[in-house]
Amino acid sequence: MAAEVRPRLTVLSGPSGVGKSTVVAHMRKVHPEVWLSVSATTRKPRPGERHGVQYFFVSDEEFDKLVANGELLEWAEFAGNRYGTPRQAVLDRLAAGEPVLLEIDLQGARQVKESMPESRLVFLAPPSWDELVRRLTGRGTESAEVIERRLEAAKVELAAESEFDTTLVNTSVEDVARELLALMSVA
Ligand SMILES: Nc1nc2c(ncn2[C@@H]2O[C@H](COP(=O)(O)OP(=O)(O)O)[C@@H](O)[C@H]2O)c(=O)[nH]1
Ligand SMILES: Nc1ncnc2c1ncn2[C@@H]1O[C@H](COP(=O)(O)OP(=O)(O)O)[C@@H](O)[C@H]1O
Repeated sequence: MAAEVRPRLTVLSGPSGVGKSTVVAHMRKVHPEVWLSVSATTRKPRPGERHGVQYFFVSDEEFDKLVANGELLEWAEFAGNRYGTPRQAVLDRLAAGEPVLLEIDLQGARQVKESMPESRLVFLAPPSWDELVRRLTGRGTESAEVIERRLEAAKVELAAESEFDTTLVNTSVEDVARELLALMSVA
């Protein structure tokens, strides 16, 4: 039997504030055909975020239903909110032979590796801890308390870097976006 050739699922993870969204946005500006899964979350939208674009913003009850109905490929609680990847859209893209990108946290990355071992896990690392703090604080979207929680989570995530297949250091958004596209065989 011929080996099955399945398109790769790429997972991008890294601490809050490292620049995941910025890198993905740049990548999609250059290659709009790259498909990024839109997650469901119980977090409240930040100014400028829109339902169905950055996230599907749902209530706790709606999230419970998604979990109960098996509609999420993976999900996790992160800094007091829940986040999950809608399963069907991902499976549809993979079945169509299109590359798929998930931007999810460490716990989600581990679940995906478990259920889809052929997926590639990419860790986005900051140039330094101080730079991570500067970026997260400088973004200005979270309260001091929320920043503190995210920095606690960041320590755990940075300690798990070796679980990933590849590490990219986010010094230059353009360079990282190019490297990520190459890993996904898009460019
Ligand atoms: N497990 C999991 N994590 C997710 C999902 N969507 C987003 N995340 C992660 O949740 C964390 C918080 O995301 P967000 O509140 O948007 O903050 P930001 O990453 O600082 O912009 C980040 O690590 C995201 O990668 C998802 O569907 N599943
Ligand atoms: N390579 C970079 N150099 C300098 N600042 C960056 C870089 N990448 C992202 N940033 C800035 O860092 C902050 C956090 O980036 P963001 O994409 O929101 O992170 P994440 O999605 O990982 O939480 C933003 O203000 C963004 O403009």
